[in-house]
Amino acid sequence: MGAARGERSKIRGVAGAGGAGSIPTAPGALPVVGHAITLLRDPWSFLRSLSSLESDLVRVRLGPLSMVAVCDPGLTHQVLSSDRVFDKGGPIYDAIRKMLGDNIFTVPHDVHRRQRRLVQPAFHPHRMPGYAAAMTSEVEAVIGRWADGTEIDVTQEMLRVTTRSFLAAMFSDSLAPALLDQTLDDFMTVARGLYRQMLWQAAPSWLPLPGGRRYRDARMRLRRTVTHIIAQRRSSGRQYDDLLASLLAARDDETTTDAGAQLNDEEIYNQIVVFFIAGSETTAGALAWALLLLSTHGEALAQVQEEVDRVVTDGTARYEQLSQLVVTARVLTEAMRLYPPGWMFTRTLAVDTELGGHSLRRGTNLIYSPYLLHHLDSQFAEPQRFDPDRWIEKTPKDRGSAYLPFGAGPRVCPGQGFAMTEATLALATMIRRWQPHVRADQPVRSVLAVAMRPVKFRMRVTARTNTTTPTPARSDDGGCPGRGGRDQP
Ligand code: HEM
Repeated sequence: MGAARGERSKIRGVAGAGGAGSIPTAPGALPVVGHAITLLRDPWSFLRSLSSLESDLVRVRLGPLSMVAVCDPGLTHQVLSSDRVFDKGGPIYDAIRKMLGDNIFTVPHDVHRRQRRLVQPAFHPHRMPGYAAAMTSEVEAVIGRWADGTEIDVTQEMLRVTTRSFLAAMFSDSLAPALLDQTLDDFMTVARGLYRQMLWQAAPSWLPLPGGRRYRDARMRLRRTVTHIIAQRRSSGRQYDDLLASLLAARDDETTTDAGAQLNDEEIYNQIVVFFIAGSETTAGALAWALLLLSTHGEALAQVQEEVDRVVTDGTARYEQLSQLVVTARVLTEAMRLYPPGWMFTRTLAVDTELGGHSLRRGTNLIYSPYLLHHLDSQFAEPQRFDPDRWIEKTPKDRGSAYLPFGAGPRVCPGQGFAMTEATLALATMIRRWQPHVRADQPVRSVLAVAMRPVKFRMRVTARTNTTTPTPARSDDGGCPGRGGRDQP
């Protein structure tokens, strides 16, 4: 980015003069609401338009909030690696904390490291085979219900896969079957409530947060269920090998007080809720986009089918086969480039600082957007094109901060391995067993929510047999069927 950055500094002219006023404002701000309506109406075009301003930083106004969007991978790297300076905080995180309590996702830097040390072991690679076993049986259960030749609601089905897999990996068999559906429903209600409250965050703090009875009941029931399971685990001598066991066993050697060296029940509950919210819709979104892209790109589909027919011999992809599922993984990597489930995040400046030649004041709110970075044509040839082969020569690591579906730095997603394991095994199993068909005229739109995912995306599935020679679906270089839907990239 060096040369390009130099040119941009000249455009700004006053870089380094210490004035936040030298940062250009995105065009199209309306009185009072600023860019909020444009962002809500068509977030993807809006984010792409920011990079076309040829400035590393762009000012954006969302109602009363003035924010600075970081449009350069190098500067994004700087922001994400120094969380002491570019901390979590600001109105969105405050709203999540108000609702979910302190948890690893929202806490500021000064208390984050202890939580991270206590949570990280739950995602250690040596734990993945155990989680993968739970995931594969849930994948089998969900796709085993599909009937030959029928239509499925892809997003709902993927959500079913990821939420059920999450509960199985988190609680093993501690959730009685009768309680499982209710608990799943409660988690979903709480997640939806969180999104509503995030949108509400600009309202005055004395206004009661929206929720409603259903939300409050779900929250109370969920807390009771999880607290009960934790109490049972603490009193029984039985050994478990799940996410909850790992959270209960975690000890932080760097914390000197006995109370702080372990997660207490309240902290464990808060982490579990945030894992569910951070991990379920995101992974479901990645899977839904991957299926959508494969069903409209026959050549890529044929390559994945060739791979899974060769590797997945008994019809269900297993953990031991992951290293051979390279084409499947490339498709997911590319789907998350085009449609990163976590599409925009914020940071707040903890101190006055300098970024890209601009002096920024303490309290300034910054935006970083994986979606924006993933569509920079300086980083990706034909960025709108679905091309899994672009990952043959360059791995995600080689792309540095231009490819950040899981964030980076000390706040990088701890669930990355979990999510990739789950998504790769699920996609391989689905493609091994089912042929996807989508109507070319089906309008597909993404929804503006916690995670970017398609809505109302229906797909017909037909059973594949062991010897099926893949029939490539329509192949073109566009993105989705029905391109041009309002919210579509
Ligand atoms: C495809 C799936 C996923 C995507 C795209 C994704 C994306 C991300 C991103 C971009 C961040 C960084 C946010 C920021 O910089 O503010 C993040 C953080 C986080 N993710 Fe994920 N995630 C996924 C799956 C998961 C799963 C499965 C879990 C847990 C089971 C999880 C738990 C978390 C947590 C706890 C954090 C906060 C980490 C911290 O602040 O230390 N994520 N995720």
